[in-house]
Order: sequence, then C-alpha cells, then structure tokens
Amino acid sequence: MESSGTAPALRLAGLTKTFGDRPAVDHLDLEVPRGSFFGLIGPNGAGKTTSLSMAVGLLRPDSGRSQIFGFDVWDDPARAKELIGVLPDGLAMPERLTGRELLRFTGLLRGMEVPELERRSGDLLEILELADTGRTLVMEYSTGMRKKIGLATALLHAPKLLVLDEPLEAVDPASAASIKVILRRFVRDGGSVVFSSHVMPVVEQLCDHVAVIASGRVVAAGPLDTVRSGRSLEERFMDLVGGQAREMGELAWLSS
Ligand SMILES: Nc1ncnc2c1ncn2[C@@H]1O[C@H](COP(=O)(O)OP(=O)(O)OP(=O)(O)O)[C@@H](O)[C@H]1O
Repeated sequence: MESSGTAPALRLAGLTKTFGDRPAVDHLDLEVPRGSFFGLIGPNGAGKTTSLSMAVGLLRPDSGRSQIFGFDVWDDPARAKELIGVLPDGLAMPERLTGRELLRFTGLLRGMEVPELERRSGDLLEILELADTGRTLVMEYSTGMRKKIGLATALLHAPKLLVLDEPLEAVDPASAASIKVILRRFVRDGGSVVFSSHVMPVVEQLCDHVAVIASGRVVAAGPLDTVRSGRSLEERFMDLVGGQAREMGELAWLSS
C-alpha cells in the first residue's frame, strides 16, 4: 500500500456504481491533492453525491477504490475514517437530540475527552450561530440549521480532510460567510477540503482546484485556472456539459 505520508488527501480510482441499468458513476478517477480546496461541480444527476458517498465509505461501489491519505476506505476503514469529517447529502441524524447533545454524542463516539469536546462544541455552536437554539431538537431544525449542525459534527474531531456535499445550500448569508471563514482557515492550517456545489462564484471564490463531473465521469479536473482556461467557470461549465439557455417559446402559455 502507498505510504500515507505521500499519498493525496483523496484518490478515487475506477469508481463505478450502477442503479438499475443506469450507471450513476462510471469508472470515475479523481485525485484531491493535500492542502487543496477542491470544488466538485456538475449538472443535476451527474453523480456527485454518489461519488462522494462512495469516497467516504457510506456507499459500497460496484468496483473501484477510494483511498484517504493512502488508506483504503473499505480495507482499512478505521484509519481512513479517523482522518475525515463528512457532511453527507440528506444527513440522517439522531433527531431527538438538541444540537449540543448531538455534538456530545458524536464526540463521545469519536472517543474525545469531555472537557475538550465541550470546548469545541461551544466554539462551533457559537460561530455557526446555533448557540441560542437551546432546547430545540434536531428534528425541529430548518434545512440550513441541519447543514450547520452537520458541518459542526464533521469538524468536531479536527479531521485532516473534509468531504462536504453542498455545505452552503440553504444556509443564510451570514452563516455562509462564517462557514467560508472556517473552511478557509482549515485549509490555511494544512487541512484539505472537497465539496460539491452548484454555485460557480462560490467555487471560484474558495477553490484552488476543481473537477467537472457529467454522466458519472470526470470531464475536466485540475487547478482552477487551468480548468477555467481564461474564461469564467460558469462559461467553461456550460461548454463542458453542453448546457445552453433555452428559448422560452415552448412556455409561451406562462406569459399572460
Ligand atoms: N439510491 C438511488 N437509487 C436509484 N438511483 C439513484 C440513487 N441515488 C442516485 N441515483 C441516480 O444516480 C444518478 C446520480 O445521482 P447523484 O445524486 O449522485 O447526482 P448529483 O450529481 O449529486 O445530483 P444533484 O446535483 O442533483 O444533487 C441520478 O441519475 C440519480 O437518479
């Protein structure tokens, strides 16, 4: 096995997953360099969530491998998973806990010492503007609040790689700004982040690397400026995935 000392933060090799007779992810290869802020973009249904779920060991691929700092997610799950913090899509959480209780539960499962766990939970709840939610149960949280508490659980054990599925979706602008500060600081201090998004300006603002996925395959990947090749990311995205603003003639009935 490759030494964890030189391996990329994340390496996906030949990842494949078929639902029914349609491949959702089709021999996908991807490398996230250490210390990079990596954006994953692609149209709806391109296979981003499926790829990230397989990358972190939440979904078993039909074939292919995922390695985190050289540790295989399926052969060596304990070592791989202690290095990552994950914000999955549609996160299933213990619903009858408050946010603070959820963090305590997560930290204890991770084997953290209680005083340190309490200190970090307080910091995270404060910066994510969840400190005032008091007795509110997770089942009563809004979509954006669920994203934020999910992100807090991903950060709690100070992982080396964050894998985040649309972390800013449904999050209000003030909280989004806080999340961007947290993620930037995380990368500045040596962490690596890979996240999916549909918001091109956010990806351009945050990321130094990007991959475009379409039909379960990587159609472009590399440093942001290389992938953009002198254009905006949105223009490049439209070129690569064949998107075009449609004529509205067929919806003429919508205009009264
Ligand atoms: N559990 C499932 N059962 C059947 N089909 C699935 C399942 N999960 C995903 N798919 C299909 O796999 C394909 C890829 O879905 P996926 O959610 O990975 O795309 P995505 O790029 O994350 O999309 P979006 O940007 O809309 O979130 C889609 O065609 C989707 O319908």
